[in-house]
Amino acid sequence: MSIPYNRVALIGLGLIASSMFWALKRAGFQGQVTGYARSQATRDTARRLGLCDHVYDSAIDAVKDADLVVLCVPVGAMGAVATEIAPYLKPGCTLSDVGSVKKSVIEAVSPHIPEGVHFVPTHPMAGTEHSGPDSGFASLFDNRWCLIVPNGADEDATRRLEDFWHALGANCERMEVQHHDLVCAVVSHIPHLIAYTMVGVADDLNRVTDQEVIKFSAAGFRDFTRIAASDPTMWRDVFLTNKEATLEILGRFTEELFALQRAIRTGDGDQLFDYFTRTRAIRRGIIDAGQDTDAPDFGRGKAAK
Ligand SMILES: NC(=O)C1=CN([C@@H]2O[C@H](COP(=O)(O)OP(=O)(O)OC[C@H]3O[C@@H](n4cnc5c(N)ncnc54)[C@H](O)[C@@H]3O)[C@@H](O)[C@H]2O)C=CC1
Ligand SMILES: O=C(O)C(=O)Cc1ccc(O)cc1
Repeated sequence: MSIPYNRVALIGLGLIASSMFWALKRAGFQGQVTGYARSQATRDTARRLGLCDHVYDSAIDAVKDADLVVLCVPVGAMGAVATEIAPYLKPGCTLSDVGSVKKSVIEAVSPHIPEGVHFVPTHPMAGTEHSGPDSGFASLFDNRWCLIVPNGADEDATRRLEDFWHALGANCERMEVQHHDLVCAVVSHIPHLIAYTMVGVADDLNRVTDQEVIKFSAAGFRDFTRIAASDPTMWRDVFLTNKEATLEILGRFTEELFALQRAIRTGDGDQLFDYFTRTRAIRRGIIDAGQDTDAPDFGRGKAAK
């Protein structure tokens, strides 16, 4: 799979940028990858790891002559970074970002884009609870979706960016801005908030660090603690910038929670049973459609029911 750029600049050298770099290397990318991160410590670590062909001390130097510039900073920082680099972008280049929220990033970045530069926002639906330049790995995007939100961008530039993500191992799907933010509120943002809350509740009872809690917890609570270990800056920004969609889904979530709470209080076993039956069918549908590549098959083969 050929990569349609000669020079790629990654701004913000954390989990996503470092994974992109290693995936580019794995894909045999022959061009140059430049990088920039705000802190000296991150730049030093990146240099020590051999992350990027050249790490610059200024974002402006990193983006000069780049054919593709990808903003890999927390969503709340996208606007400021775009403002700084915009005058130095090469005419005809593509500017992209990997932020978890799209409407606010588009609003913050678009006004600064010079004529002739193509802004094509993206969002790889892949990550871990780890952050920083040493957390990345080449296979992070393999068989994961990368959502492309062209928002009226040039078709050729959009196709080139899709080829780029395919080379990194991802599948691409185009999405409209508002729809993206609502879908991500459902599948990613509110699940993270629930995990943060559940671990907080257990901590309020002084039980999280209690050996018994971890020792006897089934995978569910352990997964909550994994998710709740995600980067606080990144997730603060997600909720501040995807306010409308996350509040909408949170409203629906609390309504359902109150309904289940009532069913428990009144002893309405039928309601609980019916609810859990419906949700179990959803999970089975995901597995049957081959959409959960992480699901254990217990030796039955992924296609087995
Ligand atoms: N972590 C995840 O699982 C996923 C994250 N994303 C999105 O990707 C973006 C990057 O996330 P990660 O790589 O996980 O974060 P990270 O915390 O690992 O890395 C962020 C990098 O940006 C740098 N940075 C922060 N503010 C900056 C600024 N003002 N100027 C320049 N550099 C700055 C940090 O020093 C760090 O090097 C975020 O917008 C996030 O929403 C998207 C998909 C998955
Ligand atoms: O680690 C997990 O479980 C994730 O959900 C990763 C993730 C985090 C943020 C995104 O915008 C997309 C994917």
